[in-house]
Amino acid sequence: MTGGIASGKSTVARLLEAKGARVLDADQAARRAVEPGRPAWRRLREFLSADYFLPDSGELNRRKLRRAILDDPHLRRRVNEAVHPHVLQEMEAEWRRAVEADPRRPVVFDIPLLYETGLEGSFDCVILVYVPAQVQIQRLCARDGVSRPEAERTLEMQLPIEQKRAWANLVIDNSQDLENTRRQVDAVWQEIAMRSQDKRTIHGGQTQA
Ligand SMILES: CC(C)(COP(=O)(O)OP(=O)(O)OC[C@H]1O[C@@H](n2cnc3c(N)ncnc32)[C@H](O)[C@@H]1O)[C@@H](O)C(=O)NCCC(=O)NCCS
Ligand SMILES: Nc1ncnc2c1ncn2[C@@H]1O[C@H](COP(=O)(O)OP(=O)(O)OP(=O)(O)O)[C@@H](O)[C@H]1O
Repeated sequence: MTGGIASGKSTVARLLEAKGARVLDADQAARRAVEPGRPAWRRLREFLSADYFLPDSGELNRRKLRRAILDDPHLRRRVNEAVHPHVLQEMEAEWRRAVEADPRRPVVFDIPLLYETGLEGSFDCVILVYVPAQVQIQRLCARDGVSRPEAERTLEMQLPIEQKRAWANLVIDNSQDLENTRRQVDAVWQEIAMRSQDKRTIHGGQTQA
């Protein structure tokens, strides 16, 4: 599952979990990967100055880094190179634990940068949580208290959501009210359940979306 920033991935993830899916969240995996002392944190310390880390805990100053990568694509690339490999390792390990715990339970990976990192081919199907860019901006400003220009620059860090809509297998349009989204999640869940069944029939394996 992917989307754009503030398109509603976490909102849809909660609805899919309520249907029985195991959802693995790349943002949470990235948060764990940069905890003080972890390999990705050490990589960041190699090129980020001390003021990017909180003095007492050594934790990443997320707000400061988020602002910095907005305007500096070179820095964003270095941060991505330092963090993404460890996010993938974290998610792979989480996926194996999920499959061991319950091989029949569909697993959904919530990956904001799925297309930006070229990972879409690793999954049985791609679900896009879609809202028009203007709705992304409006919700991002409301949720994070960022200015409209900052929200617009944040969207520019990602591929256009209309492009992702053309590529995705399944689209959940989250631009209306939650009830409307919930109905679409019900339909997508049927599709996931069917694909899981087909996959088990053909390979007796585990489905991931
Ligand atoms: C920049 C950081 C510190 C900002 O932390 P913060 O808590 O404010 O935001 P959070 O991590 O919840 O991310 C919110 C959203 O920002 C967008 N975003 C985050 N990092 C990036 C990036 N490198 N490129 C484009 N968009 C990004 C995504 O849509 C994400 O869902 C953090 O996002 C980070 O460490 N990013 C680099 C790792 C990464 O690429 N994470 C995305 C996982 S796919
Ligand atoms: N259908 C909806 N109607 C109105 N507001 C919504 C709807 N869906 C989500 N929101 C709100 O929009 C904001 C973004 O939603 P959410 O946090 O789920 O997006 P996200 O894609 O997970 O964000 P991020 O990319 O930052 O992880 C939140 O404040 C959420 O409460």
